[in-house]
Amino acid sequence: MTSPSEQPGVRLLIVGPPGAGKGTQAAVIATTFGIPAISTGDIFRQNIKDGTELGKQIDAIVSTGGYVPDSLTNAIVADRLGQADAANGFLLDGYPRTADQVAELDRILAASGTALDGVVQLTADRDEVVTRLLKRAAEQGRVDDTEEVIRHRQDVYHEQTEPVIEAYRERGLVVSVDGLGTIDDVSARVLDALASRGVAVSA
Ligand SMILES: Nc1ncnc2c1ncn2[C@@H]1O[C@H](COP(=O)(O)OP(=O)(O)O)[C@@H](O)[C@H]1O
Ligand SMILES: [Mg+2]
Repeated sequence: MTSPSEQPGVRLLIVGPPGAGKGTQAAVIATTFGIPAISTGDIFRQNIKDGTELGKQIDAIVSTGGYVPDSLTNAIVADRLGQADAANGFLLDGYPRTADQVAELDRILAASGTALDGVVQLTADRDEVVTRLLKRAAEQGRVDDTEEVIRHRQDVYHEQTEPVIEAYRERGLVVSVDGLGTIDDVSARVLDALASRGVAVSA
């Protein structure tokens, strides 16, 4: 695989609105490149489930679809990226979501002499994703998957995270992929788009 940074491995972000299918595609990308998929949402939900100190602090925020404060989120990600399995690449799902988080990720990458290889943007129609998320709610019972909370998450995403994607687009890192279709269709598009940027598993 190719990488613009001096270090081996592939470093990617996956971004897109709530319900675009980031978690599903993150798993495919991570397996393909042999890197860990790191989801801040999953880490937060696990802490809430386990009743940790962090979990207690963030429960009400996550349940209502707001963003966890940058200070807490940045500390969690810095710690996770410092673990051994992330040294040779990673895929971040759900981070960075704010300008402050972008700055923190820049700092972490600079400190390790690494750089991002690409940002996969999954696009999805607002109403389509509401349908998907309500279906997931019925199957998995995520507390933040009620229609009201979903609409709020979409608004927060629009206000805080769309500018983050534009910042990465200006850096020339973003590949946009249509998130509509079957999981396999979307995966094929994602891997093609990455390959077109020179991010591919070497034969
Ligand atoms: N980078 C982040 N900054 C702040 N809050 C976050 C971040 N990542 C996750 N969260 C919190 O966890 C919730 C669920 O995140 P996630 O599972 O990534 O949602 P989705 O993939 O459905 O958009 C968010 O609504 C937010 O409360
Ligand atoms: Mg997710």
